Amino acid sequence: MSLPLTEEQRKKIEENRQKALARRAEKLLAGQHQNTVSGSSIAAKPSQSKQGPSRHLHQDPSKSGSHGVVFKQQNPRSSSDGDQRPQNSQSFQLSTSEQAKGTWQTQEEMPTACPSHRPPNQVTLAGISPPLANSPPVVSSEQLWVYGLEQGQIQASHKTKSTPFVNTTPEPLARAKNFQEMAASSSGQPPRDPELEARMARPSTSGQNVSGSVMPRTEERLQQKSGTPLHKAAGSQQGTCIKIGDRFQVKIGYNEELVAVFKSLPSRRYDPATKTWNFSMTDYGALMKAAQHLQAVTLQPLEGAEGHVESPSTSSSSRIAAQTCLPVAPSLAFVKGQCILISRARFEADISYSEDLIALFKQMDSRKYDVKTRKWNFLLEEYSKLMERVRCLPQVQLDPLPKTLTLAFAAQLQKTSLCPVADIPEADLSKVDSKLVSSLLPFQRVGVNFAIAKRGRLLLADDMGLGKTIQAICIAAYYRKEWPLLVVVPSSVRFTWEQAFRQWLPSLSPDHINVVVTGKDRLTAGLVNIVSFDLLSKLEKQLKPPFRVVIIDESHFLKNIKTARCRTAVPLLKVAKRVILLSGTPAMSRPAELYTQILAVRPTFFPQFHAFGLRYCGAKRLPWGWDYSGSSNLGELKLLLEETVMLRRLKGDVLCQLPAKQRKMVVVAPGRISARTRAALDAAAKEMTTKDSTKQQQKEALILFFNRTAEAKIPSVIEYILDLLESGREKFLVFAHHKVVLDAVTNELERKRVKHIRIDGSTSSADREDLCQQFQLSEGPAVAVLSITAANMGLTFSSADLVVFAELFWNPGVLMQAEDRVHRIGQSSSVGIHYLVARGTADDYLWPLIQEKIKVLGEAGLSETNFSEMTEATDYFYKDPKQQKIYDFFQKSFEEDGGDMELLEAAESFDPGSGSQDMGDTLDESTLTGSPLKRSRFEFFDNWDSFTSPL
Ligand SMILES: Nc1ncnc2c1ncn2[C@@H]1O[C@H](COP(=O)(O)OP(=O)(O)OP(=O)(O)O)[C@@H](O)[C@H]1O
Repeated sequence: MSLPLTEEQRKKIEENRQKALARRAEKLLAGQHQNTVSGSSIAAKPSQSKQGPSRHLHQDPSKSGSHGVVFKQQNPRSSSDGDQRPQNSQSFQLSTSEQAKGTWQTQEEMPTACPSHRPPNQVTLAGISPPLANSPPVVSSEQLWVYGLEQGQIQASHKTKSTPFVNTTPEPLARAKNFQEMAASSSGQPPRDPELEARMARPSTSGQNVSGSVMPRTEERLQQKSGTPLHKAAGSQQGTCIKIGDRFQVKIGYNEELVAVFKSLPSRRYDPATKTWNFSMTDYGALMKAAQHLQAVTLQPLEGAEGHVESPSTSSSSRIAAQTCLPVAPSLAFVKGQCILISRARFEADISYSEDLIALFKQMDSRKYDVKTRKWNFLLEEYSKLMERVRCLPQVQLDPLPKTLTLAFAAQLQKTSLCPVADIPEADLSKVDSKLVSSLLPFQRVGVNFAIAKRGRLLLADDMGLGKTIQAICIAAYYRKEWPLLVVVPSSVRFTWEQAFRQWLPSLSPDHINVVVTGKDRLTAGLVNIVSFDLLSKLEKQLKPPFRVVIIDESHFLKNIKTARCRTAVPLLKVAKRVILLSGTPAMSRPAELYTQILAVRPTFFPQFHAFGLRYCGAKRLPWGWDYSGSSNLGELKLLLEETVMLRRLKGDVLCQLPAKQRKMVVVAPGRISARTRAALDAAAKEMTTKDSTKQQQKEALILFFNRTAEAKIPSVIEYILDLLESGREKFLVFAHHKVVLDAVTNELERKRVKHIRIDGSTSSADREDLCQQFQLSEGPAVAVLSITAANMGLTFSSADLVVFAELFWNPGVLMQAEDRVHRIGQSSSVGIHYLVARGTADDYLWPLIQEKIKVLGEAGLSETNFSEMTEATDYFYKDPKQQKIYDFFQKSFEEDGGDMELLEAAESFDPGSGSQDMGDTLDESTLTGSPLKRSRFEFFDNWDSFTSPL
């Protein structure tokens, strides 16, 4: 038994069939000139025969011989010409048996909603003249085509009798439309009327001006193709010619026959931007003449154009029909389009002109016409009514809204006015730590409400620095009964998350927080389990039973379905009960990047990527497969996401709620310190507290401790900077103190080809200003690598809104000055300040020291800055008496006169030297060089806002 054809195979077969038919039709057109009348009862006048054999297009169908007729109403475009519309062809097939029954069928599925309605293209026995009905035509497709013309001509001549205004005959290019008329003709195959033809060739007495002058070659060819002028249907498509420079443009909706005419003109050009054709004036006469012969088209001529051919009786046929109350012939042009959501309340019909459709649109109470887009739009509550009625228009295919949308907006489809704005109820947070709840800023509280209204499955896409962490912790805490909780984060911020849980959830014992550091750790050891993306893939086996509540920080890390991290995370998220995705940049370059995140939050929305790709990624079929790298219907995608899964606020939206500066302590991974450096740090710490050490030895140990700290932090610092860039941070400052740190950062940026500048003690004053300007004016990702002591004053970097301190400095005044390179006049945003703090290093002492000093200054009214809020959880630093001793020693050393200078000099001159071996140890190769960080990672930092606000 043969397997049924797949949808894809069926499509392919249909496509090939259409292509073959198109080739055939083209051949036929080309062959018309060679066609001779064979046994025709039509006698051509000698004068006509002089114009060449192409005039003799008409054949007697009775002379034809083959069975099985396929007649295609085809869109005769070719990709090279660029078409106005997607292909929408209709095929009509007459099988031998059907011929016997005299029934013609369209191959295209016809609407079933209106059984009583018979589309004009569907010809039945009742409409066929008795001789034809009784003896079905036995003709080849070519012959049938000609036959159709003949019949159309016949009908036209009948019409000539019934109305004084019509005295034209059909022409070849109108074959498809005339087919209906052919069937409707009540006569058999009458001989062509030579008298009528002669009349048509002469200037008309009724004012019809058929040029008798010598025609240019193209015009002649077209006229030969076209035969004699044709009367226009009352509902013919209206178009105009517009002069543009030395060319003219034709403005009209899609008409396949007209497009065929366009393509035969040598000077044709297609403008994809305006979707219009334009031509040189040399083709004007030829085009107008050919257009006269198209029944379904009326082209308004160019004003004042010389030599154009006008046929008042044809060009004004619709006006005349209206005046004489003639029944308006339906437009036969096939139009195809789609519905698109344009707001929470309205949808738009994106479709080209159809008279019948416009008439239908005008029946809708909520209709609006947008003069800018030239499209109609309606309230969602009229959607079903409109679609039902559209189904009754056989020449119209208006694709509905995707099912996902109709489900998401089901309430508005019922009654739009019921939900004018999204209604988010206030969540009951009484079971969450009051410290956390009371700290939430108003917009953060809205975020938590939104998440709970969405039953804990959402993509929180707030701008960077708006406090997604505190919101996520609050949402997760609301579902605390369903814990253990899994938190998946970039490895550089694992400990920052640990800190955040300690800070915001005092009810959670620190022992219940498990930070997974190696592949040997247990993923389920805590109530809150924090793991990096990469370790998650390695620990996949431990994911059973699955977690019910999951937070994914920087969820755009999952944008590529092919990556191991994505393959591990998506199935986990699909089965989790609550999924909290966090990202300030969910898609950095294209909507396709959103797919996995949507799939993770709502697996049923677009289970197949192709459907999503077709609608929102401007999917294109290329010879080697589908290309989903584009974008389409972005406004609709934004509406869908905001209605169902995504909440995004920009900094500007909530600026009034934000502090001018938002400081953040980032605990960088201590695991990255190599064993050798660890040993050096420990030895230095011991030396500082050894009773027998001299003061000088202690000081040397302090300097060593400070220098080794710098060295130890390098891999984490670099990892953090790269993560920031990958997360879409565009411009930021990195302050460091040791030359070795500044060098490592700049080297890495160079390696990754990230734009950057560097200002340190060796930079001349003139260069400082230039570099500063360069940074200020640069577009896209850029990093300013600055020395804490050499670039903390006199420079303005207000085009950035983030400062990263790769190293700490004991003098808070210097830090504040450095912060203010960004936070100064010209800065319109809230500024983020990230202090990278490494455990087990000098930072353990420097950080509290800085806090202490600030506190003192604050109490004395000398500083407004208060670090304490963000560092509350850091009091664990020096509980050990040994640590207290070191802290005291630090304090004493830095307060002594000259202590600063000694350290500064030591830092300047610090060269790992023999430590270059140490460096090799310290710097994690995979972080610095081996990381497969592709160049493309930095190539597409498109602004997500341009995606979220496309309209
Ligand atoms: N309600 C709040 N009260 C006190 N501090 C807050 C509050 N909200 C945010 N912060 C602080 O603001 C800083 C930035 O917050 P957070 O790191 O959560 O932002 P984010 O949105 O995750 O940014 P990114 O996308 O850059 O990671 C942190 O130091 C955080 O503690």
